[in-house]
Amino acid sequence: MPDDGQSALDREQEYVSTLYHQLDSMRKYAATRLSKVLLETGGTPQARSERESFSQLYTDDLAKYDAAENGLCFGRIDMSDDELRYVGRLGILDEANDYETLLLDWRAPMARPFYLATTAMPDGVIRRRHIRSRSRRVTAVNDEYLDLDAAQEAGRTEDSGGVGTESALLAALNAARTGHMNDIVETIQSEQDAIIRSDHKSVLVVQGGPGTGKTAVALHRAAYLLYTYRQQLAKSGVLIIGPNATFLDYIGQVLPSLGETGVLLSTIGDLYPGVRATREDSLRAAELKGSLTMVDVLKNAVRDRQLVPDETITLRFESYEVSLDRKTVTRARGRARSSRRPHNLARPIFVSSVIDSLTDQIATTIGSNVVGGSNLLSRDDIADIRDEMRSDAEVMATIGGLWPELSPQEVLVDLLASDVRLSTAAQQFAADDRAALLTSERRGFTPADAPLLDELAELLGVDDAEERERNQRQWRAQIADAQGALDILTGSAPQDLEDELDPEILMAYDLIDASQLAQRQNSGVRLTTAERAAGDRTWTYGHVIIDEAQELSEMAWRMVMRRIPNRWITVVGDVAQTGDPAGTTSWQRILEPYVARRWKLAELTVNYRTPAEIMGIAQDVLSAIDPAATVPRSVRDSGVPPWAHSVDAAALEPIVRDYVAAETGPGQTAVIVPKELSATFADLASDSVSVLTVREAKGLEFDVVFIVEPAQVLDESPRGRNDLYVALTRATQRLGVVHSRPLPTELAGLVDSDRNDAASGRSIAAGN
Ligand SMILES: Nc1ncnc2c1ncn2[C@@H]1O[C@H](COP(=O)(O)OP(=O)(O)OP(=O)(O)O)[C@@H](O)[C@H]1O
Repeated sequence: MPDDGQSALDREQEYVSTLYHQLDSMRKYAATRLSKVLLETGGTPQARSERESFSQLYTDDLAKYDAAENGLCFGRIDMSDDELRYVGRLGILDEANDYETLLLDWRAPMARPFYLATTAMPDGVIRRRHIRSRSRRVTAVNDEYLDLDAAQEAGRTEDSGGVGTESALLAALNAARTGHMNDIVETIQSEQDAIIRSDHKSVLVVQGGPGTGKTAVALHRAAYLLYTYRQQLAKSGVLIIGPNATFLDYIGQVLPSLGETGVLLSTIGDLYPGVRATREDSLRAAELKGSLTMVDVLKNAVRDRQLVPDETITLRFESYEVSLDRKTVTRARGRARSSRRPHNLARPIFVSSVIDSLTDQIATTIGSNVVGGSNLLSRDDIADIRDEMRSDAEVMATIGGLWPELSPQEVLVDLLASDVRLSTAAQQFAADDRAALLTSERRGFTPADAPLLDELAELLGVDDAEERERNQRQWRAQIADAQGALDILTGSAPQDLEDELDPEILMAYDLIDASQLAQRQNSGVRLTTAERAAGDRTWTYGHVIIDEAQELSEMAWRMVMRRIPNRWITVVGDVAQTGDPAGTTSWQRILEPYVARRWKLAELTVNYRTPAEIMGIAQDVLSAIDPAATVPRSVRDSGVPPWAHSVDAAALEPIVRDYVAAETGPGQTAVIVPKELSATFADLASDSVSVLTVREAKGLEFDVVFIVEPAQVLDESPRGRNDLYVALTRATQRLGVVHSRPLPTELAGLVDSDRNDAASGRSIAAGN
């Protein structure tokens, strides 16, 4: 299609309008179908369940169309064979025109050259065009020639017509932040694309410095995998783990904006069903709780609940006395333990063994043959005694107390609230450490408790024999009902059909049997995969993505690995940013127990967030952490050097307030403070200002960042330098440091600011 006199902008507007027209028709079709399905009532169980599937399908379609409304089409590639490919947020086919592709989903293989083609390797692309739009109006087009000669030959070098000179990437990077992360489908870079579309089916570790797009890549990978392996992943689901609730909120809109809603986002603290982390541990307690030693501590804690009485217990059973002595209980305990079943599942073995011993005692008393010879009671008599004993509340309560049925919550709470329990179960820890674990609080859990509860759930097991029996009874009844429904259908089949015509006409009962029908009715309780997964501790996901993975403790890794036995995991993080003392500084060390060396490393090397001036300072801090490490290369500079302002202790607070008040432009400001000062500045928070500790700021970004009292940030944690590194790398435009204590030597490169009035502070902050 050679270009005519029309400007590129006008032509793209015309094309994009056609696409929106198609989108509107698709939306209208889905909306009409949906309302029709919703209006239908009654019918067979099969018809009902089909209706539900359709209503879900149309609802999902509508959500997908809404998500694609903004920036529906953002690019085009002109191929050397004259083919034009438009790339956008979803695929659109022209039904009226032999299903010709009008728009390619960005995840489709045919769209890939849009992201990968370079002048060195054009991959058949002669021109790449970025199309920018606001609402449905095309505002700019931006061309890149990958093969200029071929483009000229094909008449594809027209003036793109009123385009901003800034590339699509720089425009995205320089835009003021909104407080929520945006998707990057329009400008995915080739090293990122390779990770997003990696077909590696085991653990893929994405290591990259701050701002290299790890989070963005992780989210786009989730969308890509759901698109490519839809069948497989729709049922099992995808789990994304992030460091804290603020972070999940920050990234929460990205997947819906890509039309994907079936992903579960969770922190480690909230991954154990039914428990929300509401308290915080001291750094030391979190470190201890995260260490592998806890596996043994918890084992001990469970064993300590399997009791042997100090003295013989005498029990009354009907008119007899029986005694429960240490030997009997020890033997029963030995049997139950050697079954190697989890505590609650081994419990029936313990109880049976004790009951057998007590039954023997009674049988010996009442059945003894005074003239010698064998016991006078028959096997049936003895079985009766055993059954009666099992229904004796007092006997059962006493036996049960020695090997109680336990929940993870009660074992953990009891352990952490008791000096005595800790000193027997956690002998591996020094007395100081045990004291750090001890808490008087019996309500609420901390994030580090969730992996412990999960571990305990494994050690305890759930005795669900009764529930299973109940479910099976219910299932059998459901099948019987379904069979009834099918029988009615069979009975009401037209009787006047000629026999030989029958095979031509398929009836419901030809297609489905009772168990399939019952299954469909079962799935009538419409929970999304993500909702079902969230409520089920033993759910295994199809894929798991862990962001800020360096923060996970060894215990947290165990919990996550239980949820992904196929080990298809994307691990995303930066071992130089580890702030949690229980976190990791080596991917190999943490992954070895699960996949040995079978994991693949992918690295991201370009920083899209932080300007070069700020990364210069971050480099000094990183060198102090690891002299061999280098920060990722920044794609842009801001022209504003980061600064430090030294003030008297008394002036610290008012000056910080002045700086923040002077930030009146668009975008987001963060005040990153040592934990101890959070309360002092908390009231500064507003829609455009966040007051955060480093831990809370992890993974986030802001146009302007003020760091308050960095020396204290350093002091507050054994990983203080890593924290400082994280704090420094949050800004997309400007950074200032306000301090009353001496500036840490790592920050000596900051430009000194001795001006201390708010107005001049602003002029420095704005770089004037
Ligand atoms: N290809 C891209 N196009 C546009 N923006 C991008 C691109 N890659 C990354 N960005 C932007 O760069 C910023 C940093 O990305 P992201 O938060 O994913 O980095 P990160 O590696 O997770 O950082 P950190 O380790 O500090 O948490 C985000 O605003 C992201 O949208």
